[in-house]
Amino acid sequence: MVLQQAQRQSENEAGTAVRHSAIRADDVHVTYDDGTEAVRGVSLDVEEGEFFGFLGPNGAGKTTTIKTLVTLLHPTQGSVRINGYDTKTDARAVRESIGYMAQETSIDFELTPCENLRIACRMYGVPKDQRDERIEELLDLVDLRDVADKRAETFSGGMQKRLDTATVLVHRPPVVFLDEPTTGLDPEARLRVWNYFEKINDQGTTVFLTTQYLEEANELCDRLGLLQDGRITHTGTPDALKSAVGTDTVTLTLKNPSDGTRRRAVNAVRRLKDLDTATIERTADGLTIEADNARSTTSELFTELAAADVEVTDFDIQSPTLDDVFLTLAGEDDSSDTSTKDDTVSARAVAR
Ligand SMILES: Nc1ncnc2c1ncn2[C@@H]1O[C@H](COP(=O)(O)OP(=O)(O)OP(=O)(O)O)[C@@H](O)[C@H]1O
Repeated sequence: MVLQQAQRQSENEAGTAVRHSAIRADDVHVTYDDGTEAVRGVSLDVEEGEFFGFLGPNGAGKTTTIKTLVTLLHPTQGSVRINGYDTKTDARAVRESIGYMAQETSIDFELTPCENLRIACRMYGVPKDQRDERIEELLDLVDLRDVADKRAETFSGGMQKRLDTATVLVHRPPVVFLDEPTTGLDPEARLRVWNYFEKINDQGTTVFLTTQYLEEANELCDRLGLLQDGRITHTGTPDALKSAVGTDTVTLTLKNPSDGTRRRAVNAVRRLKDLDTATIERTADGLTIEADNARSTTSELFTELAAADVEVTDFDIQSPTLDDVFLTLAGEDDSSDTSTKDDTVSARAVAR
């Protein structure tokens, strides 16, 4: 992904690489008619080619934000630019340059994948002479060629999601917004859908994904934004967020955990530059070592311990997970009542 991103960077006159924002939000607020302040000052800068994940508990404002980014809502305050176009003054250009997969499916279950894609081509204005080729290409991409002429109502949830995503790509948009695209899918179906999202990102598409599945965010996303109560509380790579909430803990069981062996082991750990400030505790069986990125120093650690004649009989490494990030940074908040959600309810912020 990084390589492709680099290839997509253009150069300015001085020959310096210039990164372009695919999605840029500045201090966006959205207040619904009933006074609900769903989004309270969101700023975002997602680069071309990035796979960006937007995480947050129920009711945090993810869907409201995504609808604002795709021009279905207008900010009460603040501004959004997508692919350089302002969502308020250039809404049409924005829509032509994006794909948006809402939580609710947009496919017609009575029609086949081919028919659904043909309708999408018409809707998105794909030139007639390019439609057949585009449909063939997408059927291959989402692995639905074998069932291209079967009605979608007979499909599994995963197949329907894949078809749904294909329909938002017919016009080859450079940016795709996916709102909780894998909710309700079984693990196998989810994996296949992930594979497909990775493919479109590898082909250069910027992906903005909201999800409640932390594993999904961890697997797919280059960078994450954590949303809580309508505000982004943290952004960063999955690894950076994980190391922000805790350190790695290495537990060593030593063959002969005498005072002398443990002393030699402590000295061996201290000799490693990355672990020289680690917190080391002597335990009955050996040692525990706590340090940022201790996981990545394991092989050097074992070499150093062997050189010090310390024999390790067992070891375990625990690292923070995105669950820890979520619980620590975003906190648990199931109190928001999302039952009032209604896409047809107009917002004070909605212009149309
Ligand atoms: N049309 C609406 N009118 C009034 N309030 C709304 C409307 N839609 C959403 N809300 C409220 O705005 C807040 C943010 O909702 P939103 O759907 O954006 O959150 P979310 O993070 O996408 O939640 P979920 O994960 O449950 O989809 C919630 O308090 C919700 O109840």
